[in-house]
Amino acid sequence: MEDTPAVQINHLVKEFASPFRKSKVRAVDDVSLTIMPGEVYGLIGPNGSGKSTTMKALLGLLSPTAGSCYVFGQNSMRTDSRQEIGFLPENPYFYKHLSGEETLKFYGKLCGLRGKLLKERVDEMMDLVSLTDARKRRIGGYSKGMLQRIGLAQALIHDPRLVILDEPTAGVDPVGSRQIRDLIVNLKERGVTVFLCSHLLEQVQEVCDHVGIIFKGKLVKQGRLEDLIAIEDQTEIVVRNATPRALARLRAVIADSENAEFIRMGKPRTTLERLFLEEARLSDEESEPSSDAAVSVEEPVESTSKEGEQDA
Ligand SMILES: Nc1ncnc2c1ncn2[C@@H]1O[C@H](COP(=O)(O)OP(=O)(O)OP(=O)(O)O)[C@@H](O)[C@H]1O
Repeated sequence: MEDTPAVQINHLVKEFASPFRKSKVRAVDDVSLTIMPGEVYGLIGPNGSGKSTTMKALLGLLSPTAGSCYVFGQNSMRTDSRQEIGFLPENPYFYKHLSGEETLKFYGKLCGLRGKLLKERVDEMMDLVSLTDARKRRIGGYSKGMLQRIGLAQALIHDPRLVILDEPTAGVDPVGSRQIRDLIVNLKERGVTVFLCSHLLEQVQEVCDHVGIIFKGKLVKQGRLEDLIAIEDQTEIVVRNATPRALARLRAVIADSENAEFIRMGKPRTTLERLFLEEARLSDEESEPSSDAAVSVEEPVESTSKEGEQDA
């Protein structure tokens, strides 16, 4: 495994001048974190806790008040460090009059791709984000979920080693969110490092192996997800087809053991989200054989972009 961290943030502080007060707003307060290559790190925190500011400093879009950020060993204030990064902003905006395919070609060219390689990457990305059928449609008619997916494709077009995703599923319905989460898992399997921020905890729990909790600009907790959420003094047993007699015996054994305390027995529950997705999948199968039905039923929404604006 590579020794150089994909991301190294050292004592990052970022203050903004406040137009109404003499004092400054300290958006990020002494944050340090390290993400090793291949990890999926989720930064979670409430609105205004400093997640986006941390990401922008890592991208070199904001200069730190104090501290420093490194991407694969390079200071993030150096332009070269961005060659390794793909970025999906919280509200990506695109030229509405371009089709999905033209949009990806545009970004691919900005990243230096040309000719056969560019065409191959565009085809591959369209396929990866399940937008091949919609590639000729104008972005202005894309739904929110489709916009997020084309944004993800844009972030991946140059095959970056680090992908930074700011609220990747914001405003996307559960089916669309699932597709985006599957893509993140796919990136992890391919060894891409992912740094994402979100306040949707369940989603973070599903895809991240490391988590940091940021609150009022301070990183209050971080570590391996498994370690953070484990309840050290409890053991979970899940049994299929157990008879009442077997369960009664199990309880009796536990009651006999020194210090052990029986806490709960019952049916494991699915999450509301899984239930929703399962129902959506079943109705989808009943009504429409096409695998892209989820895309076609999404209502087109207005892109948040102003005509002519383009994300940096
Ligand atoms: N350019 C700016 N000028 C002044 N204050 C800013 C600026 N950018 C962010 N802030 C302030 O810094 C703090 C952290 O903002 P930030 O956008 O990083 O939070 P966040 O955790 O990403 O929030 P959200 O979940 O709502 O996106 C907030 O108080 C915000 O108002």
